[in-house]
Amino acid sequence: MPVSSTADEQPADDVDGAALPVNELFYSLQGEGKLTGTPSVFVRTSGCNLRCWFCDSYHTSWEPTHATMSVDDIVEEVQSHDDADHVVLTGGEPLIHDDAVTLLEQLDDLGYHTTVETNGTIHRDAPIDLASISPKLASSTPSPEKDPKGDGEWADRHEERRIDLDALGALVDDYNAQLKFVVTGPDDLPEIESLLADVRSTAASRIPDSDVLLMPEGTTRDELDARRNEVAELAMEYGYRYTPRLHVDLWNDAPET
Ligand SMILES: C[S@@+](CC[C@H](N)C(=O)[O-])C[C@H]1O[C@@H](n2cnc3c(N)ncnc32)[C@H](O)[C@@H]1O
Ligand SMILES: Nc1nc2[nH]cc(C(=O)O)c2c(=O)[nH]1
Ligand code: SF4
Ligand SMILES: [Mg+2]
Repeated sequence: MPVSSTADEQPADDVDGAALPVNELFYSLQGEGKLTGTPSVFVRTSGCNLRCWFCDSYHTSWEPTHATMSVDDIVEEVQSHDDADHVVLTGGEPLIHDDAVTLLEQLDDLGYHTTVETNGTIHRDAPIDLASISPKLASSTPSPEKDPKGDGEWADRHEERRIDLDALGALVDDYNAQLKFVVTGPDDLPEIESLLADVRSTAASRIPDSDVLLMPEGTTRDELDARRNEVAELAMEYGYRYTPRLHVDLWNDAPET
């Protein structure tokens, strides 16, 4: 996928009609969550309203790059992967873009199963078969010591924006959902428990522990080797589900995987 210009929270603007800033579009196996192992086409939009220090998609958040693609062209490229019937819309934060809804509607009309990978701060009405929600914990905040780019300039904005209980409750109520937490260590668990209690009291629908997934933080095999067992044991201790990062196990940190 060629990249040409920058996108932060701006809509795509140089193509007529419905369009999105696309950072990459590729065919792979779903590497995370309940559908792990499912052949899927990934559409990765650029631009995010948060700045996790560990973001594994740096060129959609900290230094966003994209090519603007019409929704029609995106759909055509999705369809070129003949064997896929699952599409994963991710980012960046895909739901910052109005035309994410247009894309999801067209994919749904064509019979695709749609997963949206979202940080859970934005709710939109769209045909989403699986809302894969990854609420961001305090351990994601880019403090000056952890900032991959600057000196903590994003920390306050990230902290203010990272949890929106109304958006989380609406996503859980409106869609088949999974809550997928990036876990850096045992200190994250009290916050997960308390956030889950808050979402459970906000949402009308029941959230079983089997829809709560713990995913080890790490963008490389070496980082996951160092963390996955501890996170797996936390999943057993708390009764939540563990999810691997299968694409990292298979392909390490290669792009378009
Ligand atoms: C790049 S994000 C894009 C979607 C959305 N912005 C979000 O954060 O959910 C895709 C997935 O990767 C996860 N992720 C990002 N960086 C990670 C890391 N260093 N280790 C583990 N998971 C990570 C996110 O939590 C999310 O589940
Ligand atoms: N294979 C693969 N599976 C994924 N599941 C969620 C991903 C994402 O970046 O949102 C992702 C990804 O980047 N690659
Ligand atoms: S919310 Fe998602 S895309 Fe945005 S910075 Fe965090 S991990 Fe990256
Ligand atoms: Mg990814």
